[in-house]
Amino acid sequence: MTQSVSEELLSVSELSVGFPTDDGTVHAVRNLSFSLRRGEVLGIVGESGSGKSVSSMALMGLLPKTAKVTGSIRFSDQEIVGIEPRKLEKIRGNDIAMIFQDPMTSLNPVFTIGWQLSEAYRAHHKVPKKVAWAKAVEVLELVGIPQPDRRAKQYPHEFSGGMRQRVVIAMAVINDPDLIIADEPTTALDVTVQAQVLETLIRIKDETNSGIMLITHDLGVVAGMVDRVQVMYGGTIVESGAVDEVFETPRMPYTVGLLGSIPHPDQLGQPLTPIKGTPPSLLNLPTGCTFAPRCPLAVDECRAAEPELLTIGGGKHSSRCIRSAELGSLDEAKELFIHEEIGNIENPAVLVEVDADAGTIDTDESTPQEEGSR
Ligand SMILES: Nc1ncnc2c1ncn2[C@@H]1O[C@H](COP(=O)(O)OP(=O)(O)OP(=O)(O)O)[C@@H](O)[C@H]1O
Repeated sequence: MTQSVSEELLSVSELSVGFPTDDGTVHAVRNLSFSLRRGEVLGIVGESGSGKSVSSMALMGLLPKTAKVTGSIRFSDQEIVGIEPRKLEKIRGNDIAMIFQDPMTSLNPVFTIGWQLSEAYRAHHKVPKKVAWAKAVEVLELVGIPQPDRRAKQYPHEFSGGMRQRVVIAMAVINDPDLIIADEPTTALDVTVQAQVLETLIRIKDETNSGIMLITHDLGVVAGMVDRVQVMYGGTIVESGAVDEVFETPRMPYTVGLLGSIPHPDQLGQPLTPIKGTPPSLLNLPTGCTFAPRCPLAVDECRAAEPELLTIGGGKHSSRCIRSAELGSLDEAKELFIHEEIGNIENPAVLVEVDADAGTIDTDESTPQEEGSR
């Protein structure tokens, strides 16, 4: 870790991923361009099927062989697209680590936690088993597992859900990766434990100066956790920018819809602003804006050609909407939606309360919730 905080870690340029099928090509990811710096947390949000996971799998080189990948993924000055599998294996788990939603996909039930962590370390470091075991205990302590010496000798089933996800984080960070990709890392956990696990992830990021890509369909998780947010729809980015700016003045009706489905504490009792309809088929994308069929503000021009992702006001906020300037503040934009009497959302993107202090939640290890389920 000799590089500076602001150094660019990852640069994705015009990345597209297609899956040929009997019915045609599934355009899972289309012309994706973004970058991530050290020390930065980038949130990627969007409904199911918007291409969040496929794009992260592309970064890890974990796509099936049938996938047609074009464009460029530069990670620490190395091109990932088309890289030799042997070279990629070295990067994966060492420089880039991934945390999945279900801890049991990353943990083997028949081996102790300490053994699994040690082996993950030994896969990238030629050290004696004793040294690797000591490293395993150290990293368990780092992620906030009490009595790490004793816990290292236990099996995954002896840990609560939250503690298990901390172990998965330990597994991801044991080789001190530069980039951590967390795909729905806390979806299976209840809200309090979610906040504790996310707080652990952010603390480790601060300590190691790594970058985090946090993939989620939950805007409540993104609030207070990420620096920048990127909203995906129909396989591509439809809005991106600093999280506060995107939340306060979203410039894409789809984002307004996502934000509208979060009940805010001082808006209880008021109607939500959900999005009617379903995401587009990635086999047969509409000609124009992919959100136009669901958008209350769509006009003929929206259906003629897909808008480009354009920056707004010369800043880093960008949106793929020709009517972005008309949206006003979030409240004004929601008003526009409410007046259009949008029906119920079919894929509820978010139905949790945004807790602006979520990142600072007390992480006392002895909370009855976690202890009780051990
Ligand atoms: N191997 C594959 N063959 C064909 N289509 C695929 C394959 N893998 C993914 N897809 C399609 O690519 C699209 C994007 O999927 P992806 O998993 O990236 O969405 P997502 O936004 O991560 O959704 P979720 O939140 O449900 O994981 C989906 O339509 C999916 O069906």
